[in-house]
Amino acid sequence: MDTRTGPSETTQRTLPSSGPRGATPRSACVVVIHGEGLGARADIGGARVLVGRSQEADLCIAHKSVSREHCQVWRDGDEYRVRDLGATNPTRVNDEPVTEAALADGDHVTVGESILKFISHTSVEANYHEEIYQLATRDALTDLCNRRHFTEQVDREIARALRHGRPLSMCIVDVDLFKPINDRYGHISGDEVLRAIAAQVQRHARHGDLAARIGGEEFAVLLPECDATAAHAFAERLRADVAATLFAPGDESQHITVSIGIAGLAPGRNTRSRLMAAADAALYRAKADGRNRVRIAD
Ligand SMILES: Nc1nc2c(ncn2[C@@H]2O[C@H](COP(=O)(O)OP(=O)(O)OP(=O)(O)O)[C@@H](O)[C@H]2O)c(=O)[nH]1
Repeated sequence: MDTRTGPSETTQRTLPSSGPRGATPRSACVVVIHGEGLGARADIGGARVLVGRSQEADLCIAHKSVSREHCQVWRDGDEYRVRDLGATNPTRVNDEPVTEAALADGDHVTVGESILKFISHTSVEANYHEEIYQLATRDALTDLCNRRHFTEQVDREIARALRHGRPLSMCIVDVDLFKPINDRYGHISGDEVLRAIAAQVQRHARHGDLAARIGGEEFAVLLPECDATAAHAFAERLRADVAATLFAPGDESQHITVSIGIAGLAPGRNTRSRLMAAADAALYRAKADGRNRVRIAD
């Protein structure tokens, strides 16, 4: 049973899994081209994009020169506009302080000590920034999110979940007895197995979930709006799917399994490090109990 419900929010929600990959270069966007947050981007779709230091901003720039809610950018008919939200360091467009202004392709929007560039949908430069963003946030082997991007998103989602009193769970997925596969068939075959399992992880993740490769043969999935019971159902489906798959490293058919540890956000477990540590401890129990198992943190 899916126990998740959608949050009701007025600003654009940049869902983790629909971040860089889901965004097409054709949509207008703002990209940080200088200072804190370099490379981060937010697409300007139907909803207003909030830029600020708040973890809940659509484009979060974690620097003291940036106000929690610094400015917002939105589409208004055929044009795009920016409005300062009473920031301590007023928003500037091409170095001029503004209360509200229309944006033209290539305009620079100064937010604290960071500079954003506005790129309209017609700009070929959007493709370049998209490429750079992909390189910075994806794992090259599996195309899942990389560890750095994952941890940033976890911080944001924890802040959001705590603020709105919503559930949030994390699963850590570790391939069982992977070393013998590498040793027997070589690293290239091992990589193919990792790619195949990563694809399964991604397939089972839903819109709004965030799947990442966080270590050699270790994956993580963050499940917003999902308590540990619902996360268990997800993890069990993934575990069973992997266990039922016939892999063929070195052209030898065989079954490979994964162990999964789960932790949900809880009063004493409300930071990234505590959540990850709890999911890790549950994973350790899954391994100790014989592997090919799902365990939930106490
Ligand atoms: N092919 C490949 N192997 C990797 C990569 N990163 C790590 N590994 C290998 O993954 C293996 C992990 O082995 P261990 O941590 O000992 O664990 P395990 O054999 O999976 O056993 P359990 O986790 O206890 O079930 C090591 O052999 C690493 O060399 C990678 O990117 N590609």
